Amino acid sequence: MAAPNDLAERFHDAVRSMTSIGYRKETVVRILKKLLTVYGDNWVHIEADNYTTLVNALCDADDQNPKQEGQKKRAEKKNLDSDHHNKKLKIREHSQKPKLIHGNGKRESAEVPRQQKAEAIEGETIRTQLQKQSSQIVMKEPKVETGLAEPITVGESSSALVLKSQEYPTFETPLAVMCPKGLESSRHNGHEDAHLIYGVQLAADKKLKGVLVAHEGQMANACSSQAIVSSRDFSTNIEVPLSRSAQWKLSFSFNPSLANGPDFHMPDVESICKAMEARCLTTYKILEPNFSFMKLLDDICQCILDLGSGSNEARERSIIQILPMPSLQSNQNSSSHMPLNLMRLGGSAAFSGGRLNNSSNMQVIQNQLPTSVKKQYHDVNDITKGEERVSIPIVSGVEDGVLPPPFHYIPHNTTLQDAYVNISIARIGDENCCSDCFGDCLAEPLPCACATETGGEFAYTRDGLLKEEFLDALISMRREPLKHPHFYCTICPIERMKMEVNSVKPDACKGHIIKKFIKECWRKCGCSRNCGNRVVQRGITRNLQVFLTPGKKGWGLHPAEKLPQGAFVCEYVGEILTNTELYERNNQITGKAKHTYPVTLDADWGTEGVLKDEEALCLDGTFYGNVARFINHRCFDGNLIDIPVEIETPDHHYYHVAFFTTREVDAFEELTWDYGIDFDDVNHPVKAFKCYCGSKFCRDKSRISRGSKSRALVLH
Ligand SMILES: C[S@@+](CC[C@H](N)C(=O)[O-])C[C@H]1O[C@@H](n2cnc3c(N)ncnc32)[C@H](O)[C@@H]1O
Repeated sequence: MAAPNDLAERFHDAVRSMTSIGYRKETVVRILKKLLTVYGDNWVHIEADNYTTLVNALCDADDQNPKQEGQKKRAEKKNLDSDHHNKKLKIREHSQKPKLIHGNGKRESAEVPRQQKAEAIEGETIRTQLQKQSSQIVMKEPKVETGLAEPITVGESSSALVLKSQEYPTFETPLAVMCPKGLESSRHNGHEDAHLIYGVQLAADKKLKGVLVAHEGQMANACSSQAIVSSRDFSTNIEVPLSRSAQWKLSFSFNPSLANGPDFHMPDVESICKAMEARCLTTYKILEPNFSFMKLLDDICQCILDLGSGSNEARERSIIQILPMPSLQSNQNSSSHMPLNLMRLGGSAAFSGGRLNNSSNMQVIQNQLPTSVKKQYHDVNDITKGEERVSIPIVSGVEDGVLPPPFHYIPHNTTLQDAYVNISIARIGDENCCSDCFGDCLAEPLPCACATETGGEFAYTRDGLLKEEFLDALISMRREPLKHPHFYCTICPIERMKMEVNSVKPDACKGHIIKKFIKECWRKCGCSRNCGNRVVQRGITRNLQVFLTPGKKGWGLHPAEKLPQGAFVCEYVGEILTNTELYERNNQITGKAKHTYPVTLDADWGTEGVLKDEEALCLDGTFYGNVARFINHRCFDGNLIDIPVEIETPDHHYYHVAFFTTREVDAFEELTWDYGIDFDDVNHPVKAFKCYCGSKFCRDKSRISRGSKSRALVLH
């Protein structure tokens, strides 16, 4: 828990951030207090992704309850939706520009209709209007290839960058193209002061589209002084001007005369970004999934501008907004279809009724943005977004404008980068499958080879529940661990990490309980998909709901139906990380705290001797995960138990972690499991939270009243 001073500072910072983008202080304070209550003073949720949760709550609460903001607010309501939208986008623009999807190294870009993509590539005419002041980064093309429109150098600075689109906003790095000089005046449409610059997003699949469009489509007028200057021809410079008048530039240049080979061509910016992102991932171990090099550059520029100008005004002017502007096209008599975002750079242009007008502060583009267009991270009717066989709704909090923090819903584990997960049919020996079986293995008179792992008996009943004896044995292991055998690593990966993270001498291995595995039939087996020894791999079948806990634990999960004892509820799904990756992520991304609590896959570390880093794995559902990331911790007597399940790999470095009910669970009773936290381990790299589990066996001494403290130890 942060110190009081730290809390006050964080509160102040949050309020300042929100008021700087136009929210009223009293509204921010009200909503912030509410969120703090909901999240049990856990600032990590609130600060994540540049206060995305707070912005969402502000927007949503405001949308749903405009009365609270009084008469004036109601009068302004017409513009509020786009205003809120802009604010959200400002925040998201900084946190969600081109993302790197781990595992395949591809950028994740927002969906663009194929037609529009094609048109961009073909170079449909893009119309732009120019404006004088700019504080944004845009892309410009200093040279023009033969047969294409003449390039211009930037004369006046521009304050607006608008990407025209029929699509609603996506959240990509803004690029704009520089306007060919000759076309500039003819495109002004009589509004000399209003400068809109169209550009396209940095897309993953093609070349630098903005630049291509500008050339091939006889790019109309667009220019800015704040430009990343890049060339697709033989230029050897990339410049990032850092001031509106372009007197400061971050310049990357290549001197061919000093190079060994004559064949140097300045690569396009997208390639540079991709290469840098890969390098950041591998060399600098930046593991934040949304990391983007363009954002880094953008942040550098922003930082220099802020530090240099020292003024809030400058900061606000340079905030990027992304807005759709569907009507612009017709008003400009253009046949062009900008494929992507309509983007406006803060400053001075407002577009109203197809005409550009000057203004000087927060931009509101009137009549452009339908009130329903509001980027939502979660589908409240189904947080899985159709990834599971059942829909899992968010059933509370929504009415107060509160949603869980954003994450990517994935139904199956996915490796981040270094984890060694070798899934291959060839590795499954005959002793590890039942290739001679047919239909339902549980219907056969004798258990098949897949039951060997569980002592020659299947773990499941014909009803698909865990057998009672098996469940009891596992529950006893968790609740009375000292009564069960442990193994002790020679060099424990967790202790090794503590040493690296905290620079402390590693302790001896604290021991890992030897866990029982369930082994399910799989693809090399002869049985059918409906075989009774395939439960976890079939996924979630129970009706579940995400809800806001009434206490200080944030979001939780409960069933919408009564669950019998031994029922499979869900798997813990997340990114498969090595322990090193996890601890580096903890350090780099979220400081000392974490959104979710990772699960160490240590069930078989004992048989492995000294594990290599890529074999000591864990699951982290913080950024990519399933509903299990909402299940809260309860010391000892949770109604769920986590059980290792072998499915695709006979070795136990990697396995599935499945949750089964330890007893009958009532409909709408919160689901909980024991994370296995050692609340006394102050050196553990994953900082423990203050436990509000409510169990009479709670292990968190900071929470336990002196009287009940000893009760927690009874189970030992
Ligand atoms: C896996 S997440 C569970 C979902 C989480 N409540 C949420 O709102 O997203 C784990 C986090 O929930 C909170 N949490 C879980 N169990 C808790 C408990 N018993 N007491 C207090 N906070 C808890 C902690 O912030 C922890 O880091």
